[in-house]
Amino acid sequence: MGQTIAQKIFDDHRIGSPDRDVHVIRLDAVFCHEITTPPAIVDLEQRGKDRVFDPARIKVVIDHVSPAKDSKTALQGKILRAWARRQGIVDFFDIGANGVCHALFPEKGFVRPGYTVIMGDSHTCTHGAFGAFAAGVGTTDLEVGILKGVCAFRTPETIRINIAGSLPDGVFAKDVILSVIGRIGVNGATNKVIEFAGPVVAAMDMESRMTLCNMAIEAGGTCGICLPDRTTVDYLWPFIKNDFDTPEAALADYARYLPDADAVYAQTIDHDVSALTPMATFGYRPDNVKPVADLAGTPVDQVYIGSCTNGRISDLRIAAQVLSGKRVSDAVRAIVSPATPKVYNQALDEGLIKTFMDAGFCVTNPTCGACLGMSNGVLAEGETCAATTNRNFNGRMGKGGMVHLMSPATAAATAIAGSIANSELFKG
Ligand SMILES: CC(C)[C@H](C(=O)O)[C@@H](O)C(=O)O
Ligand code: SF4
Repeated sequence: MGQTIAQKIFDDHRIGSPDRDVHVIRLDAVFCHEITTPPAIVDLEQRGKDRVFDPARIKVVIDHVSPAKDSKTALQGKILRAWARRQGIVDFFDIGANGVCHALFPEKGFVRPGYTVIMGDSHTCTHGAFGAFAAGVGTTDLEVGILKGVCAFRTPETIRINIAGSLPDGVFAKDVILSVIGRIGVNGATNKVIEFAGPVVAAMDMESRMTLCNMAIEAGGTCGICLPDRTTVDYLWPFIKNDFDTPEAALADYARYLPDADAVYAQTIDHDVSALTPMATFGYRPDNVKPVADLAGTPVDQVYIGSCTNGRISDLRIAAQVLSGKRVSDAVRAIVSPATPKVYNQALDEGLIKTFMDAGFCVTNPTCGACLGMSNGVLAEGETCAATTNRNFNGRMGKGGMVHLMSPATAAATAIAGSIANSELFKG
């Protein structure tokens, strides 16, 4: 029987199956940040198990609230920092070198096709863009992962979503994933892997694929996975060039993870995007999605561009293109957080930061901060934010606040208009 990509990765990593439906797999990497890892560290310490399975396979960042905003977040950083030093973890990213985990780790080449990765973070699914199985886990699984380098998962039933047609001008990966979630719902992929395939995904760059996979969890998915191809290999080449003679050789090797033509899927969905227009959410669920045109004129108090969904260089480029020579409306305040130091530097070099500042944006250091309503842009009760993030739950960016999710182009256009707006740049 043919296999999906997730089944092939599981076969490659399985070290045991306590029952037919549970698979214990070997982990290629365990990622850690300062919100969810400290409780695991403290618990392991208390149980006399202050060890790690392999310091080279553990990657650590302080990103959620950085620099620390109060004593509690400072303590979280302190525990993580001390642990990374004590365990000899070399890939530890602190102030000055830190960025949003799901943007920083791919940049460092930490994820490869066929890898298995866990992290105590729901958007770990982002890394599936590289043809990896990457899943968010709770504290207990994280502890086992840190200690033994293994994790147990149920059989990865897979939904195949073929993104068909071609993307119209001014419509981006964010609009695609919002339209998918709007179609299948917040439980549409619960406990399943989503395989994103089809010509539109094949034509996407890695950053767009990360945006796509990032929001798999908002449809309940364990992981989103794109098929490794030449685009994947080219992105990773600086990191894998010692492992392969040529990019073609890497491609041939990674091809062993490609799904079989007769792979068995729980569901197959053909999602044609040829007529798609920019999308945004309303209300408090990521599947409350409408065309931006239908929400046009909805007032917002704040615009936020950043996060693991859309804080990468391509996102900043498109937002700056929309903002070029324009000013943010007096009705809103606007904030941009480049997702990593590399993105920040590139944005500086390319003059994007100047464009943002000339338009009236506040530019913050790389951090999650505003995205989860912890720092650098928390909403007041009753306020709304147009954001390029991935979650619009009630109070997500601040108690009593509301979030409209959208692409960077739409967020920039909204900043200029002071209310939800489509970008003029792509009209006609
Ligand atoms: C802090 C962390 C546990 C959380 C997550 O798992 O997603 C955060 O990253 C978020 O986006 O809300
Ligand atoms: S940017 Fe937002 S969604 Fe992404 S990891 Fe940080 S808090 Fe979570």
